[in-house]
Formats: sequence, structure tokens, C-alpha cells
Amino acid sequence: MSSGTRSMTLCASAVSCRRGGRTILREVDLDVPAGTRLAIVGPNGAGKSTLLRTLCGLERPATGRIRLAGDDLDRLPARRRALSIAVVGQDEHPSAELTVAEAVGLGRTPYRSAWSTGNSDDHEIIRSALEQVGLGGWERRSCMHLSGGERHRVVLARAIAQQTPIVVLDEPTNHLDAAWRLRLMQILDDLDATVIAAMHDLDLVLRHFDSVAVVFDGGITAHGPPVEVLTPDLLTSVFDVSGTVVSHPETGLPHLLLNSPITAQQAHTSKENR
Ligand SMILES: Nc1ncnc2c1ncn2[C@@H]1O[C@H](COP(=O)(O)OP(=O)(O)OP(=O)(O)O)[C@@H](O)[C@H]1O
Repeated sequence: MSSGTRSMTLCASAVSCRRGGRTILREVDLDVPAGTRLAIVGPNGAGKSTLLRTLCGLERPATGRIRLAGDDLDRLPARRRALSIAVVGQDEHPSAELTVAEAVGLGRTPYRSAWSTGNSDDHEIIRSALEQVGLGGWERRSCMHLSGGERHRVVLARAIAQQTPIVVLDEPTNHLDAAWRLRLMQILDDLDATVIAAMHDLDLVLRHFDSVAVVFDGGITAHGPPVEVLTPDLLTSVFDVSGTVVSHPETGLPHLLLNSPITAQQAHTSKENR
């Protein structure tokens, strides 16, 4: 971990979020120590994107504070924020008018002075970011003609090129095929950065994140190491599925076996018992 990464703890205290006149999250406390990997999970509509957007400063909390390395996030100048946090949004794709290099080069904007088009370091950083996402040599291609998965990888390369101590991603495995889902997780594992990601794939969460925060019922209902949090009871009461964590017979790593969605009656009983 670099010294810059080490000092960048992100801290939410008593944060409430409102969208469309409705309170989505109430009094959330969440510390993300520098250099750790946090997955945010929860059912559709629970408020994962809302929490992520608030944590990275794209939305202001209705109440409470977000602090980055001790400073109030909403008081940080835009440039300093862009040098601290890179964001890969849900279903975000690069503008069709840009070449791949231009789209990835947007990640270098906070480092440039006005009217600068980038220097040789920038070109090398862009080239290297494209290599990492398997698009080496694609600099001159138009973003207009990329597939969904390729566009997603360009946006990921932009975040890598931004070289921030914190990277925030909203459902980063969307649009990716089986191999690229695993490669993406490897890329995130290798980043010298704090990683915060909203995830639907709980199996990947088990092996690639230090901790998981479960967003449910207007708050964080559980938070801790994935193998401790993703218990059969929690899977039933929060996700309406039955499932269990098993060890891979060869690697010994934890994997999630999901059986079947539970019935509406079972879900009701489980919630009554919570
Ligand atoms: N701009 C908005 N105006 C009104 N309601 C909104 C707005 N954005 C989100 N919501 C509502 O806030 C709630 C939380 O949305 P959010 O996108 O944070 O959920 P999520 O957990 O990320 O869901 P998903 O897994 O489906 O992506 C949802 O009920 C959604 O309909």
C-alpha cells in the first residue's frame, strides 16, 4: 500500500439519504479503512447505489457527514476529490464520439492544466490501463463500435488511469462474460487502492472482499467479513434465497451454493422471526 493510500480512510457517520422525497437510508455509520475492499450488497432497490453515490460525493447526504482522511467530503475542491476517488457508475459507458484513448484519458484530467492534451506519461498510463483490461492496442478505435462488455472495460481503464487511492464501482461485473468477471476481480485485487463496490454476485464477494455491508430495510443490517456475514439465515431473510457457503474441493476457498428462491410464505415467516 502506498503512503497516499494509507491515509485515505473514508468515514460515514449518521448518514441519511433521501431520493424523490423518500428517505432511502437512515443514520448509516460506515468506516472504510484505507487499502481495504468493501462490498455493498442488498436486494434490488435497497439503496446500494444511493449509498455509493453518497460515499463518493456525487450525492449529498440529507443528514450526517462523509469524511475523507478527516476532511468533509462536500467541502473538498472538485480537483482534489477527483485525485482521491475514481467512480465507475452502473451501466456507465464512454461517449460514442471519443476514441478509446480519449475516453481513458479523461481519467488524467485532474492531473492536467487547462488546454493540455496530456504528456508522454499520460500516454503510457493510458496504454498500461488498456493492457490491464485486455484492450491493449485499441487506443484509436471509436467507442461507438464497442460491445457492452468492451465499453465497460474502457470505463474501468479510465478509473485505473485516474490512479486514485479510492476506487468506487457500482455493479462492476455487469455486462462481463464469465472469464472477464473473474479477471475483473483479479484486477481489483491487484489495485493499490481502497475498493468499494456494489455487488450482486455474492459468490465473488466471498473471495475478493475483506468485508461486506448488507443494505436492507433502510440501513446496514450486517457488516463484517463475508464468510461471517453471508450465513444461511441472512441469505433467507435479506435475499429470499436459501443457500450455504462450502469449501472448493481443490482450492479450499469459500463458494456460495444457492439452492432456490424461497416461497413468499417462507420469506414472510423468516422476516417475522428476524
Ligand atoms: N432519483 C430518484 N428519485 C426517486 N427515487 C429514486 C431515485 N433514485 C433511486 N430512487 C429509489 O431509491 C431506492 C434505492 O435505489 P438504489 O438505486 O440506490 O437501489 P439499489 O440497491 O442500487 O438497487 P439495484 O440493485 O436495483 O440497482 C429505489 O427504491 C429507487 O426506486
